[in-house]
Amino acid sequence: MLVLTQGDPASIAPEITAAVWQKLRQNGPAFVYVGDPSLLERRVPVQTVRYLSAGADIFSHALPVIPLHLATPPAPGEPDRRNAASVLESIRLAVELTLSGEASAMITNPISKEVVQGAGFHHPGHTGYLAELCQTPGNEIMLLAGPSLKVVPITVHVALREAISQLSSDLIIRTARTVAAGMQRDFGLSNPRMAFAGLNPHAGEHGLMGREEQEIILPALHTLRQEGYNVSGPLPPDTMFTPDARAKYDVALCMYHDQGLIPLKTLDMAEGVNVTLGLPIIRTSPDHGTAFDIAGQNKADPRSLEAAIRMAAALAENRRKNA
Ligand SMILES: NC(=O)C1=CN([C@@H]2O[C@H](COP(=O)(O)OP(=O)(O)OC[C@H]3O[C@@H](n4cnc5c(N)ncnc54)[C@H](O)[C@@H]3O)[C@@H](O)[C@H]2O)C=CC1
Ligand SMILES: NCC(=O)COP(=O)(O)O
Repeated sequence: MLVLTQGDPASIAPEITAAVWQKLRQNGPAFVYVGDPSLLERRVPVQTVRYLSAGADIFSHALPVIPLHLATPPAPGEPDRRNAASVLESIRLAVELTLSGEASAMITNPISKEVVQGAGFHHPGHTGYLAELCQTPGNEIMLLAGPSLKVVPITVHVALREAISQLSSDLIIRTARTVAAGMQRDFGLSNPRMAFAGLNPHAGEHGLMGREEQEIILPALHTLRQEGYNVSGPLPPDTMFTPDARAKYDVALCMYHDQGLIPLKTLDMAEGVNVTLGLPIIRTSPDHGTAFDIAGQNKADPRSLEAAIRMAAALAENRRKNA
């Protein structure tokens, strides 16, 4: 059984959850939602459960819910910090259920970083929080996977200036090792082809336009090659996402968030999935955020959440086979 978190109650999370249940209820994969039932019950039939295992028999006719309670009724599109505690409790409980093995994987609905940070949360997103809850901080890696492309941002939710100062050969090497292990264990790629972006225009053009390629990226790739990894780069970032270039690698490791997420969302927004590697559990998520601007208007596209649920089930099955 899979477990799905509530996400921000004022976001598109309730409507995409209801839409995806309608799509999956006959043939699965089945999931149990951890959140306030009132967010869903005017859209779809809902049945509260105490245990995940009860969800299987219910899923075809009602959306099974482990109930949590909001502090205040949400208005779509108007995030409210008073509900941050229930957003975080849903994530905490889903991690607990997945770590214990009751759930084979967890999927997270989108949250507003600003709302939860305003309520005292000190992580820039789910990824670091999940690592803290799993007691494996420092090993977590964000992978975005779509039908056309897989990308990993090596630096993530920091200002661009800070991203450049965070880059180091050690960070690149550690990230690549975790990516390769995740590709092997969860995606069934025995020796994944990892392509590294340069940081600067033209990948620095031999130092003419920046020295990070020569001083940081190339030494890291040298070490990774010696360890037997299949690596290429640093590649000029402006051409490494063309169809021909993409055919030559399995995953692109990018130096900062938007270098990887712009091509991923341009090519695959509707079906992109965010996967956290380096955790003892499987976690996926849609690639988009809270979309407060369209919340409650039935305009939200549920396909990325559907893809996240399908991918969680597939990764759990791969992990079971590889165990
Ligand atoms: N996994 C997560 O919890 C994520 C959370 N966020 C958070 O979401 C909040 C808003 O971030 P933004 O950068 O504005 O990104 P966003 O993805 O929420 O919205 C960007 C644009 O895409 C549209 N959009 C997003 N999802 C859509 C869908 N399913 N169907 C149709 N249109 C859709 C929105 O309407 C908006 O115009 C921030 O607090 C951010 O931190 C962002 C990404 C992932
Ligand atoms: N840009 C990706 C994103 O914001 C997702 O972050 P997280 O909540 O998965 O850490």
